[in-house]
Amino acid sequence: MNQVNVVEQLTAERNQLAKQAVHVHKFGGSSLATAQCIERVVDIIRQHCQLNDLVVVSANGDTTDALFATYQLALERQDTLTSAIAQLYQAQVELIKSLLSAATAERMIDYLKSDIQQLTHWLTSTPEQYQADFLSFGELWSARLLSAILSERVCPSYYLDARDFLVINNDQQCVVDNGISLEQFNQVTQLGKLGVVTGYISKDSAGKTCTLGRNGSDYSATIMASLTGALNVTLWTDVDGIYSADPRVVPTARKLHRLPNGVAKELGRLGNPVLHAKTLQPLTDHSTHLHVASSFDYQNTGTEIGKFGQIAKQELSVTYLNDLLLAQSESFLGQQGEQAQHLFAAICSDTEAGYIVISQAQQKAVSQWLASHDTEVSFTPVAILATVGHKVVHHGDVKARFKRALKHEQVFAIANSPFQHSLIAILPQACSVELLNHVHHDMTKDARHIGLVVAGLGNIGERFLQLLPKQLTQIPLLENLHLVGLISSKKALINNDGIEVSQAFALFEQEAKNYDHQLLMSWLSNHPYDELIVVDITPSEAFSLLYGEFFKQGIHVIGANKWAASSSTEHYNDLLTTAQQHKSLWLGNTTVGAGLPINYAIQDLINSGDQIIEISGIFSGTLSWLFETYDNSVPFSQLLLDALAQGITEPDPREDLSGRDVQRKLLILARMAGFELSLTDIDCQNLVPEALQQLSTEEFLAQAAALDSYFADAYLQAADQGCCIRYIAKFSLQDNGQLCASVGLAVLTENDAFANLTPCDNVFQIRSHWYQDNPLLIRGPGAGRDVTAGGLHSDLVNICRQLVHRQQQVKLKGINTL
Ligand SMILES: NC(=O)C1=CN([C@@H]2O[C@H](COP(=O)(O)OP(=O)(O)OC[C@H]3O[C@@H](n4cnc5c(N)ncnc54)[C@H](OP(=O)(O)O)[C@@H]3O)[C@@H](O)[C@H]2O)C=CC1
Ligand SMILES: N[C@@H](CC=O)C(=O)O
Repeated sequence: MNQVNVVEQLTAERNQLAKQAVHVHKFGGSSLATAQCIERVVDIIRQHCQLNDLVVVSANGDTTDALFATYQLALERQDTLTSAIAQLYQAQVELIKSLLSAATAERMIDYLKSDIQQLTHWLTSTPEQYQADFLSFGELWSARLLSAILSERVCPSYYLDARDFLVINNDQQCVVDNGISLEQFNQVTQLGKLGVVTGYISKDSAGKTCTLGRNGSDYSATIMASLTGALNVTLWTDVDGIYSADPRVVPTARKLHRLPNGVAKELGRLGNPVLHAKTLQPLTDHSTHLHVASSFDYQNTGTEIGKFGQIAKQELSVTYLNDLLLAQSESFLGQQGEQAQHLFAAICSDTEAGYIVISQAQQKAVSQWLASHDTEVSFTPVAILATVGHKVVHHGDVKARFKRALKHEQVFAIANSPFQHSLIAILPQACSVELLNHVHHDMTKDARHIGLVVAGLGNIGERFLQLLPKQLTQIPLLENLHLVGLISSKKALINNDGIEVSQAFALFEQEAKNYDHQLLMSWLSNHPYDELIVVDITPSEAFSLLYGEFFKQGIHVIGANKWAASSSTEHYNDLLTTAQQHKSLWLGNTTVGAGLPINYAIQDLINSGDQIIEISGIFSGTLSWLFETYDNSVPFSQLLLDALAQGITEPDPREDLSGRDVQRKLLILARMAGFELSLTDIDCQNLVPEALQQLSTEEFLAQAAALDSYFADAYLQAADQGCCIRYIAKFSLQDNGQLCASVGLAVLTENDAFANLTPCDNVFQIRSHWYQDNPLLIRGPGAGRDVTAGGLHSDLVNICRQLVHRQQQVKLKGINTL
């Protein structure tokens, strides 16, 4: 058995990486319809279940319908009964034979034969008496078959007929007798095995078989979770989650990754095609989370229903119900109206206006109740269209938006849901697809939630986070951006409910857990956001190697880290292709010139049809600061330590002194300018003496004085000629079409354009077809905490703008019919 899900339950519950799993899994009929479907289910179980989990099953495919049709035949046309029974038998035999070994199949067929004998007897004697028993065979066969397959191929398993323990009160809408059911369950459960339980069926206190009605197996699953205290229930079904509207008719509907319990219940009550009100009933203490996922696409993240923080509470969705009745009577005023609302579990009511909205099936019962109160009633056919979200009745802005969306419609009234989580428009006509799409668009158009993960909390990362709270409040584009992850080399804090930005560091200190790569990747591939942005502010090559995986997951990357953009040509091109294929955005404004707009200038020239011929300049803030400041009055090594303390240098300043950092920047610019080359194509002068090259960073810094004589000599030699030394980068396109690229120390005259910079400034000189004789110059601070963190924020706003723009491009597509 795969134990991937057996994850230690870590103490910091807020940290989503600490999530653990104790699960009830329910597979619906369509997920178990054919041998191929069942194979898929076995795969899911292999990957997602552990021993002592419970699997609840519906009948295979349309077996329940076939059983019901056979039952009808027994009542009406006994002549075709035998062949209908034979078909039931045959369908099961085919599944058994194609999925089990010959020996087990033989045993299963023997059990089946005995069942067929039993049901034939019932159907040919007194079928009415045995309707529920007869219908129970679907789940029984399905559970027995799956358990046998699991025992043969996956792990020890047993099947449980829910009638052996699940007791309900059939007079009270299938209310479970928890005490007796649990006691009896404890007697039949087998530890150390995977139990496969029949959904849909149960017994009453007299032991008589009862069925749990439409979508009864979903209800069985949540009952099992409540009985056993499971923390998670997954409904594996043929849809991949709950959407902000029915996606079959609203093409722009978005998947809701996380739904608060109350909102989910409201959706179930108001016509959501996947959720049913009864399913959520047993989950009263809110510690169990319910997941809806597709068994046909099980790598795809579904919807999780449970207790969540603020972000999930901001989601809005739209649902409708046609074929309802508006019942108006003076008995629906005041307290009596409240009583009626409660008694008939009305969709909505208004005790001041004197109406309730009910289903057509309730008309008779309502009329009878009113007759007993001796009041008149009028019934009018209506439909409802509701916007659903956490406590929306208290949100004036949502109400105003809903009203605006409906302003051209005939609306009888807009009522508050009795459960606070929806605003319900009562329509005198059926809700049309166009109206549904229009209202959905208006209610959800701004509601894409973007998760932000920051990797690297050092010198630059810290400043980036310090700026974040103000950015979030003052930039409207960042309205739906939520900090959800913080990562250093050893620790990680992930919180789907958002990390309070003003306390990011304190929370990281208190709650971060040891970095676990597998858990982090698994979270990243299942994150509950519409978009996720990872900001890489690490100096780590290892972290940069994750970009490909991020892009495959559709995750966007902002990198201050230069490794990926200056990696081998093959790797770099692969990254670009993967990002493009998965519509992932990759920005790295700060990799060259920190916050300077050098990247924008190059991209603009290229996009406008110009061709770049040469770029040269001073690309290192560190080396600029050092050489502009150094006059041989203080040792060079002392200045280097100063630069390190100011946060200008790389974490290991040898990256700067060796020329590697400049070499990477030149490569990045050349690629941006449309040239294909690699680091080895760029000559690089290393200014670190060999003796210092192999030391640890600490050892190097301790011995940095060994640099001093070399730089003193170089300075004095240049000064003798009235010149200065600067570290210059340059690539230029030769007449033969070759690119010539190098980085190294140069002796410049004092009036050279690269000689008189403010310490730490970068200068970029671009020659292109349009800027040939008089080159384009970009100059300014090219390193440091503020400008780099600022450049990263510029990338963040840029990505969010592109994502918003992308969303606006989603037009209402061909609309189907309801
Ligand atoms: N200084 C500047 O002006 C500029 C810097 N940059 C780039 O910014 C990046 C960060 O620089 P700086 O802030 O000075 O570096 P620091 O050394 O100060 O901080 C690095 C951070 O990255 C974390 N880290 C290291 N490896 C990993 C890993 N594998 N996974 C997750 N986190 C990791 C470190 O964690 P821990 O604390 O556990 O070690 C630390 O939090 C570098 O790539 C640099 O080139 C870009 C433009 C300008
Ligand atoms: N060390 C680098 C920092 C920015 O990339 C520099 O000095 O330019």
